[in-house]
This record gives sequence, C-alpha cells and structure tokens, in this order.
Amino acid sequence: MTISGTVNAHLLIFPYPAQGHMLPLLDLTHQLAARGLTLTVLVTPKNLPFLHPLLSAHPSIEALVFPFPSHPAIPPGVENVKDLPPDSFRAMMRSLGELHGPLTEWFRSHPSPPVAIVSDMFLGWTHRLACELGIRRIVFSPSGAMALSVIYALWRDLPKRKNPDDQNEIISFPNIPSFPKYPWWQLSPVYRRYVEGDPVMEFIKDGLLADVESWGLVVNSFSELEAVYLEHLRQEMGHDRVWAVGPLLPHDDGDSHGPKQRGGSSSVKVEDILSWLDTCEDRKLVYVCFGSQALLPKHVLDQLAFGLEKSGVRFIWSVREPTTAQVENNYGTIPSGFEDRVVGRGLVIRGWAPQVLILRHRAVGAFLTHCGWNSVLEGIVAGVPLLAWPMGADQFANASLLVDEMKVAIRVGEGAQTVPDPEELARVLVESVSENRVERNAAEDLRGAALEAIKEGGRSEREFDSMLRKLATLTLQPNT
Ligand SMILES: O=c1ccn([C@@H]2O[C@H](COP(=O)(O)OP(=O)(O)O[C@H]3O[C@H](CO)[C@@H](O)[C@H](O)[C@H]3O)[C@@H](O)[C@H]2O)c(=O)[nH]1
Repeated sequence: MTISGTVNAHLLIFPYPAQGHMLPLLDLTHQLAARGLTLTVLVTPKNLPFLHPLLSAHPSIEALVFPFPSHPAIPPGVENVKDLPPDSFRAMMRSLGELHGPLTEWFRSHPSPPVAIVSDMFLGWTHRLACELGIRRIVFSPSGAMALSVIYALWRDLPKRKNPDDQNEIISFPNIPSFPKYPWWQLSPVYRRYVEGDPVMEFIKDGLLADVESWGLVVNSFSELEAVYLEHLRQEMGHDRVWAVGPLLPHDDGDSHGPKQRGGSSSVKVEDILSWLDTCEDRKLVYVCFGSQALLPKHVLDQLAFGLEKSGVRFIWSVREPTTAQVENNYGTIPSGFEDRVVGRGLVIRGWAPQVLILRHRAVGAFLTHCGWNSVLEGIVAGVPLLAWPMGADQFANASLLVDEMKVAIRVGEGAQTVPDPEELARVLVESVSENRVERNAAEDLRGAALEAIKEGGRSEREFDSMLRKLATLTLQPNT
C-alpha cells in the first residue's frame, strides 16, 4: 500500500559538508519536499549555494544558516571537505559538533519546531541533541549497508592488531553476513587513527555509536543489492526502522540545474562534453573518476595515464587537481604532453565534471571508479561494468560487494599499494568495453533491478512510503 497525498511533519535536514554526503541527502530532500513535508535544511554560509537547485525547485524549504564553527585545522573561509586535504574528516566532524548550542536555541525558540532531525551518519551527536529536545533522529547513510555494517562493527568492537606494525594483518568481521575480512590498511583511515582517550577520537566514536542507537536509519541502497546487510543493520539497531530508499536519483529540473549543475558547475562547458560524446560510438568509452575527495599519488596517476594512453580506448577522465603544497607532498597532476598524445580520443576534465550526465550518455561503456558509494550507484543506474580501484574510506568494502558478490565489477587496483602495470591496465580497459565481458550482462541486470526498485510500487518506493507513514505519526515528546 502506498500513502497518497502529502505528509504533515516538520523535519530538520542536516547534511555533512562533503560532496559525497551532501548530494544524496539533498536528493532525498527533493523527494521529501515533493511529498509536502515542511523542511528546514541546516548549512553554513559557504555551503548555501549547493542548496540553490533545491530551494528554487521547492521555495517552501527554509535554509537555516549558522556561522561555521572555526577549527585550528580548517583554514578560515573553508567549510566543505572538498576544499580540505584528504584526511580532514575528523576536524570537520569535530567542528560541526559546536553547532549543538545554536541548534538547541533555534529549536527552543521556534513556534513549530521539527519533530525529527535527518542528519548524516557523521553527525552522530545530533542523536543526543534529539533526545534532549524530545524529538527523533534519523541517520542518513550515503554509504551502502555492507560498508556501514563494517563501520559500525569497527567502532563497537574496536579490533586491534596483534602486531601493531603489520599493515597487512587481517581483520575479520564474523558477525556480518558474508564474513568480510580486510587487511588493516584497507580499514577506514579515521578508525585506524583511533587512540583511546583522545578527546576528538572519543567524540567521533560516540557519534558513530549514537548512530546505532538512533530512532531510524535511511540508506541510499536497495534491497536487491544489499538485502542481507540491510537485515543485519535492522538486527544491530534492534528495530525495523531501517529504510533502503535508493538508488536516489538526482533531481532533474531543466537546463540550469539538475545533473548539469550537480555539486557545482562543470569545469568544461557541458555542451562541449555532450557534443563530443555524441561523436563517439555506443558503449565504447571509459569514464574515469575517483570522486570528490581522493587525490592520486604521483606514481598512481602516472601509471593510470600511461595505461589510458597505451589502451587506445576513448575516455573522459575527471581529475581532482592538487594544490602546489599537495604536489610537493607527491600528489600527481596530468603528465605534460599527455593530452596532446591522446588528442581526439581522450578528454581530461580538471576539477568538476557533470558525472551523472556523462554516465547517462549512450557512448559510455565502462566506469573506472574508486568505488565511492554514489559513484557505485550512478554506475549501476548507467548499467555499465565498473572497473574497481578503491582508494580508502568504505571503498574496499564496496569493491568486494561489487566484484565478489554482484560480479558487476573487475578489480583493477587497490589503493596506492596495488597499482596495475600500464600494459595490464590497457588490456583491462580495452576488454571492459568489449561485447563479451560477463560483467556487462550482470551490470545490465542490476540496472534493471535498481530501476525496478525505485519505480512506482517498487521496493525502495515502498520503503520510502513506510518511512513517511512513521514520520506522519511523530509528535514532540513530553520533555520539550
Ligand atoms: O567531477 C566530479 C566528481 C564527483 N562528482 C559527484 O560527486 C559524488 C562523489 O561521491 P562518491 O562517488 O561517493 O565519492 P566521494 O566523493 O569520494 O565520497 C565519499 O562519500 C561516500 C559516501 O559515504 C563514500 O562512499 C566515499 O568512499 C567517500 O570518499 C558523486 O555523486 C559524483 O557524481 C561529480 O559530479 N563530478
């Protein structure tokens, strides 16, 4: 049964300011707004522009803008992880915790305050705040259910190595379906830096444990992809308010917004990219991107460039450019002369690419990805095989799901440690766009399942409705 019409509840939406976290939560917010909920979205000033497509599509949404709480590791004027070095998640998580006071004040003076906070998994402290205010907190997970299961197991069980110098020691997760195991170096870098008693690390640990205690969890995933892990999370949380509502699709709203502007303006004119793609054969081009955070070490970037050059395949490569200081720290930039050597068949986009738009084009036949969860879902919706080269965070878990379980991906590399030889990489690139790859059929099937899940009456849509039904029953608790 679907619920029809609008739902009358006020929610506070609180995204974590990293592109891979904010974009899918704003996609969810579009869907909530379309069902008539009253929504307030909390951002700091520099992140307000990311709300513009949402606010212009739904003028009833209110933006709540709080000054960014300063932090010694975050330069003044920077308020989004995309403008920070790759290991800045801890500082950002800690600094946003300072919004507890202003948020409490805002809530207490609001004539009709929200009945629930929907906040990113990295804002676990909002669960305690919600308890103090007598409202509910729903965790938003931009990561998949398998990866989230691993993250929660890490912070609950705090596994340690027998030999603290052994980066390759295997850490097992026997309570998670499929019993995943990873060498130490592939675990979340935030967790690997955990030091008992360190105030920032304890704050982060408390936040992630508070996620598990929260009233609800909404995951950008779908049952056909991760049923066993979603069920595992229901057991971990001790209730069934775990809703898989994905894959969340970007809101299309014409020429100026939607996928063309998703996460920011494209560094190369969108029309130029599309008209070049139009000249390409169907499903023969490889799209290459490592997400909004990762910077590639020089030796990795050079080998990748060499592999692309040798392969002869058509490609678009979206590359995050390092700063001068990062180049001095050995992060790579596009080798000189590379673009001349691949002219006509390779397009390099330095900065920001309209990824979803590119992946939707008929010319794309494979996606070389770091396996950030949004890229994974976008690749699945495009129905193309993935070439998996996880770099960090939850990406090793995502890669094992895609390669070993779903068989829609081919493992190409592992971080900066396992870098394919350019000859080998070139061979895989060529094969990835050939008709005969088994992964191609599996990717098409999974695309079908993803689209089935989000169509009217599909499983994800039903879970979204079930979440709305629960939200519609919420009221402020007596202690407010
Ligand atoms: O040039 C670009 C680069 C990225 N994107 C978009 O930015 C998002 C990137 O998200 P994702 O693919 O998940 O990668 P990260 O930015 O690396 O995301 C972080 O957040 C994800 C969700 O928790 C995790 O799965 C990742 O490991 C973590 O690094 C996607 O929607 C992309 O379409 C663009 O539109 N253009």
